[in-house]
Amino acid sequence: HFDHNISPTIGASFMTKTVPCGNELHKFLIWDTAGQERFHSLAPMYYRGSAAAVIVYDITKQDSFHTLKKWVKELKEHGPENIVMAIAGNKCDLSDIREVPVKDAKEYAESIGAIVVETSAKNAVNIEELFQGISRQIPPLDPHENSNNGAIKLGKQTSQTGRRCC
Ligand SMILES: Nc1nc2c(ncn2[C@@H]2O[C@H](COP(=O)(O)OP(=O)(O)OP(=O)(O)O)[C@@H](O)[C@H]2O)c(=O)[nH]1
Repeated sequence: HFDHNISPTIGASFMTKTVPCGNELHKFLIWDTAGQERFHSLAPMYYRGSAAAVIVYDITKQDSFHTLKKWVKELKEHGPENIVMAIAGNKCDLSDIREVPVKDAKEYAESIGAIVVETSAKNAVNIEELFQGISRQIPPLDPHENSNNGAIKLGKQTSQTGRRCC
């Protein structure tokens, strides 16, 4: 269900999503952090300890692509060392009024080793593909690692077969 009249995120919101990947089901624990500048200082609480980050821009707003680059820089400087980065160019249903060429996003993503995909939250386009792409890149959890060491984590859960993803 897509709601056109949602209010901006205050602080952050939490959700989970289970993504099929090969013979496994990967459960994502997702923090959706607020985009507004006044909440910027809260972001490290959420990306610290995360396995992946999805950084979203609006393909109809060049400014949002510029802001995305600032987030990438921040994650590179202060985020977890091996964080998987994915860039989502949202609102691809509005490509007739796009300001950010696909080529620019692809070249930039390649330069930073990130996954890139254009999505439409409105029409549910490429959302599954985005999470499957991330699933394929997140290394399996170490079974010997103490998994209770942090509540804020974007990780994946493997099935009992223990087979590697995809
Ligand atoms: N056409 C179109 N509109 C969208 C799409 N995704 C979001 N919107 C609209 O864009 C506006 C902003 O969406 P949000 O989801 O609040 O954006 P946000 O970046 O999460 O904002 P914060 O909550 O402040 O972080 C809303 O009016 C949405 O209805 C999309 O894929 N297509």
